[in-house]
Amino acid sequence: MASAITRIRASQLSRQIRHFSSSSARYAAEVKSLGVLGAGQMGLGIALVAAQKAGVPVTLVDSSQASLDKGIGFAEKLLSKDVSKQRITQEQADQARSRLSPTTSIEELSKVDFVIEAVPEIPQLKFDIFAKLAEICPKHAILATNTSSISITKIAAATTKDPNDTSASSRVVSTHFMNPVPVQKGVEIISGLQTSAETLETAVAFCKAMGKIPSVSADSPGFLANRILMPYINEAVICLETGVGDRDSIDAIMKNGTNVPMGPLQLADFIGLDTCLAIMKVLHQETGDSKYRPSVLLAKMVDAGWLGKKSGKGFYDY
Ligand SMILES: NC(=O)c1ccc[n+]([C@@H]2O[C@H](COP(=O)([O-])OP(=O)(O)OC[C@H]3O[C@@H](n4cnc5c(N)ncnc54)[C@H](O)[C@@H]3O)[C@@H](O)[C@H]2O)c1
Repeated sequence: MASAITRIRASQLSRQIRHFSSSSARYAAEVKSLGVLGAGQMGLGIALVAAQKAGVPVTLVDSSQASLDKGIGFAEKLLSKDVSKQRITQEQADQARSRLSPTTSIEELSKVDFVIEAVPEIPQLKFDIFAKLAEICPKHAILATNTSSISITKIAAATTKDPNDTSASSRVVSTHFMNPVPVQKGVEIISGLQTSAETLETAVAFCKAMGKIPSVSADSPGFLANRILMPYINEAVICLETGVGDRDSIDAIMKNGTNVPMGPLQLADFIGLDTCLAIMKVLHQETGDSKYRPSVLLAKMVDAGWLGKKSGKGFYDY
């Protein structure tokens, strides 16, 4: 039953996205300012691309001043690199930098038209933040999340104590950007049960204004990208653990046989083995389908603290 509803909803969404092209310029034009919450790996990239490509002022909020300083320093470095490679002029870099306003005060989001939340993947943290955003943001503002795996319907429900009052929950949507944001063109736009058609259209239009190529999907565990990618990575780890092939053979056949820039084990190291395991657990628990059982070796590597590139050791040494 649940999967039938998901299928109907996905086909409705794909019909909607075809209709969007005519109205997307109108909806994008309605977003005159952006707020980004969380200046980490993803939030910083989203803020910088919005300032550069969509040309809107961006209020960048983080609870940590150190994260803001690090993020802004990194943005300046990326802009200088673009100037030195003659991808943009110094004037364009200065304009983009001047559109970024870092702050530790979430109240600064009281005037923005569109917010994208990119704080850590902790459900209660996101629920609390969306309750707060519903309170402080303008009543027309779109409230978007960059979550990798948390249900959009649950995040939207956190904006109100009365489920029948959808004045805030209908403005909640997911804009799931891919890492690294300045490089990857794809973005998944996911509607919760409460999300209105207008919210979805505005999110699609704004992501296009950022130079991205949106794909629309239903609120289902893993959405589209991770529903497809994570079982692929997990299967590669199972092939290693059961001796079907060694590390180099597994990565080489996928890299050289399917024209991807890196094999699944190397990609898992780049994503983070803890992140891969967490997403597999969500797929497994929320669907109850044994085909999503996380590999034993993947769980053991996380137990050992071998998380991939970020910890210095994963399937490869860094
Ligand atoms: N890293 C990826 O490859 C990737 C890809 C797609 C989606 N995501 C999702 O994007 C989100 C952010 O991931 P990330 O990798 O950028 O995390 P990160 O740890 O790099 O950054 C999170 C930032 O949020 C800040 N923060 C924490 N609590 C806060 C609060 N209460 N208010 C304001 N700021 C707060 C932290 O100081 C930090 O700077 C997560 O939901 C993640 O699942 C990550």
